[in-house]
Amino acid sequence: MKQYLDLMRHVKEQGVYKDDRTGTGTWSVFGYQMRFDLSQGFPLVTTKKCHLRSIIHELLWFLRGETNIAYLKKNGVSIWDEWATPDGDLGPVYGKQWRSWEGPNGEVVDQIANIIEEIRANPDSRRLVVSAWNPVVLPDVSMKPRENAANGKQALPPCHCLFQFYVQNGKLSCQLYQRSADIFLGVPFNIASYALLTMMIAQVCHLELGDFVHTFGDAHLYSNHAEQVETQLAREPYPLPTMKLNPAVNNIFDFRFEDFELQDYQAHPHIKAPVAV
Ligand SMILES: Nc1nc(=O)c2c([nH]1)NC[C@@H]1CN(c3ccc(C(=O)N[C@@H](CCC(=O)O)C(=O)O)cc3)CN21
Ligand SMILES: O=c1ccn([C@H]2C[C@H](O)[C@@H](COP(=O)(O)O)O2)c(=O)[nH]1
Repeated sequence: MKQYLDLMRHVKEQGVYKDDRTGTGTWSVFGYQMRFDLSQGFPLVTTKKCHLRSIIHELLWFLRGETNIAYLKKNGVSIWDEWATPDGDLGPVYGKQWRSWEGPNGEVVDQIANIIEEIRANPDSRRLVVSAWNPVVLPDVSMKPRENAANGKQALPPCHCLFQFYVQNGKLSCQLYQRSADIFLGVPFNIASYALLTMMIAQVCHLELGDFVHTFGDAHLYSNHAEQVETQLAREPYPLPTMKLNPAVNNIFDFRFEDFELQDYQAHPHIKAPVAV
């Protein structure tokens, strides 16, 4: 995961200090790109132990179209707790926009089902785009995330907001545009999550693995992660692990937690860090 450490080093060295919504303060760079060849191993950060269980459950939760943290809680995942209402609601976040985007005439669009159909039928298409960015449901900036969720708006606007697939020589690639990126806590999750999603879609579309291209808007290091960043940059990465998907699954919505098996994950110890809310 040299690409990830290069990003971290770049923002540490070139980042400009900038205030942010959470009041924490960040070092920030605008615009950056990483590329991972998914046939060369599963891009899970090795310079700290990452909690893949949370990443898999979060992705399955998006794919189920859910926006209440009940499914996550049931599976012991707490990464969205700070933004949910007491009822566990986050408003119409990723799952809603991916699976049941509401159009102006009451029509409902399943962007994930559509994209898979389109990749199968028309792999050369240049329109294989999924967007979670829906201006109609963006939060009101004068309210807290929980208040927005209670009022039918998104608790947070999507960070990983638009992705596109591309097929060449029977290989599936995916590019993500992430408008805002917490490099220490969020980005290891985002890389692994989109790598998994690409693998799952490749399997159900009978394609080989291409690249995951990760493009950033505001890529930042929070000021209260400085020590953790130093620790991580002093570590040598290990070779990447391998991810095995249950080959019997041929419908994207049939994947279960048990269908994922991570092999040969060698990682440095976990590093704890506070999350900016
Ligand atoms: N400031 C901030 N950073 C984020 O990465 C982030 C948000 N806010 N808000 C919405 C979601 C929630 N995500 C999160 C939230 C917390 C962790 C986190 O605390 N990770 C720890 C513990 C992992 C676990 O409990 O499984 C870690 O060490 O990776 C990661 C991603 C990503 N997003
Ligand atoms: O998947 C995610 C979700 C969120 N983040 C980070 C990026 C920012 O640090 C915060 C969101 O705050 P905004 O003020 O809405 O930008 O969460 C992430 O890195 N990955």
